[in-house]
Amino acid sequence: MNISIVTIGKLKEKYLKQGIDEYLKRLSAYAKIEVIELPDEKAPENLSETEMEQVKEKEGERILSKISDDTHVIALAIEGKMKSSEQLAKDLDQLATYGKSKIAFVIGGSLGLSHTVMKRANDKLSFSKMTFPHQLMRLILVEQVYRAFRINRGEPYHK
Ligand SMILES: C[S@@+](CC[C@H](N)C(=O)[O-])C[C@H]1O[C@@H](n2cnc3c(N)ncnc32)[C@H](O)[C@@H]1O
Repeated sequence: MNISIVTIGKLKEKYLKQGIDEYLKRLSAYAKIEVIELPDEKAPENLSETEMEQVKEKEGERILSKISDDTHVIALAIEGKMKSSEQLAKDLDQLATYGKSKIAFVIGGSLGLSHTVMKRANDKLSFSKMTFPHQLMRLILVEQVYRAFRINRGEPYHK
């Protein structure tokens, strides 16, 4: 399985980078995984609704330019569907069974994901109703994807 994590905005915090690198290393035993980090648009506090949409659309174009037509896209969004770790594991297993070998998880920038990206997404995944910063979201995501592979292999994992 080829998994890409397409994100807007730089990973700056060293403590998060260390955690993410650790899970990416562990995950490499189960799948080919790459992180595509794309630049964010400047988004000052005083933007109008229209300007905020424009920022998201520009970032969205960058995201979609990195995703091929045959990729199954899972957009991370607060308003998406909440799942258990076991359900995510099952979903990834089923995608593999149905020959979907390319999966892209997409994490938005400070304003979230554009309508265009949300329309392209095959699934919308929520990790809770709370808002996480995109850098922390990346760490949580790689841990959950790692957990999913461990579950699917029947390998021991802390509950
Ligand atoms: C700082 S958040 C953006 C917040 C923005 N106001 C919104 O409503 O999307 C940055 C990105 O992290 C991801 N994210 C943050 N919290 C999330 C959650 N609870 N579930 C799923 N994704 C989340 C989303 O991809 C979001 O676009």
